[in-house]
Amino acid sequence: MAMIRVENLHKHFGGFHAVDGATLEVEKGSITGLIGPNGAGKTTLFNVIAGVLPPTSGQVLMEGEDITGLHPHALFSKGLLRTFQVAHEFHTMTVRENLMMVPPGQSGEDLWSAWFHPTRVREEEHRIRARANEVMEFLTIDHIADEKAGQISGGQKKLLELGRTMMTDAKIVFLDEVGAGVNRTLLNTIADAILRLNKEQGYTFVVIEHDMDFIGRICDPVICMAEGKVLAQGTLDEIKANEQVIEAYLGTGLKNKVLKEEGHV
Ligand SMILES: Nc1ncnc2c1ncn2[C@@H]1O[C@H](COP(=O)(O)OP(=O)(O)OP(=O)(O)O)[C@@H](O)[C@H]1O
Repeated sequence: MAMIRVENLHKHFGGFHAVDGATLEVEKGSITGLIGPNGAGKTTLFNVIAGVLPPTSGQVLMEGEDITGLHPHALFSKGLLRTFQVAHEFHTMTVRENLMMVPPGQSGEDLWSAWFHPTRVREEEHRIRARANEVMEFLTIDHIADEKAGQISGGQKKLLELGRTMMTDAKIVFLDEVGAGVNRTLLNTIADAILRLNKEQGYTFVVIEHDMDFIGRICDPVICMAEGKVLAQGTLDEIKANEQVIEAYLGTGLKNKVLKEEGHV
């Protein structure tokens, strides 16, 4: 059974159909790439799946269970996460603190526990700190543990976003443009981290990215969207050779030129 099944999903903004009848499946254990030209509806699709936006119509199933329109918190407890940029209010906290505040239900947050079960609170904080250290080591950001999140580079922020998902019991993680504005070296670190999380810890990923080298390196399968619909699914090579995909990216005139150059016609 598919980890995620999206069935005939629509999201309209007024009369504009940002997602226009998208149907797709994400297999458990896969790193699925989601590509498509600007405005294809990829981020909107993510937001609907992750409960950030209500759908106009259609269904989202997680391992067969209808999760359509559930609040992000409810999805979080089911292990479905969508990463977001580190919010402004967390910029003055250190990288370690940003990681340590993620796990839900910390008893330290609860005044009752802090007064009456101080040992339990200390033990839990110790456990969370140890996990944060492990995560930073895994992502090779342990050297910036005590830096303020607002002062680290764009690529390091992306690693921190990924790190925040590792503080939870995530099963499936939706990553939106992890590579945007990130230098090549850090992009490789991010790719390695995603591959290892997938192989060693069984995370399923869905990744939106415009960098095709990055997609080609880590994603199989790749799904291409355009104008709110799914155009094609396959390996990146299959997708690149798909006429509808080329047309969506380039328009009809350029499509014929590219197909000719690549020897498809
Ligand atoms: N809140 C909104 N209100 C109105 N239109 C919106 C809203 N959010 C997105 N759109 C429109 O929906 C379309 C799809 O946007 P979306 O961001 O989902 O595309 P995308 O495939 O992620 O594009 P990109 O690759 O450029 O990020 C765009 O034309 C966008 O302007």
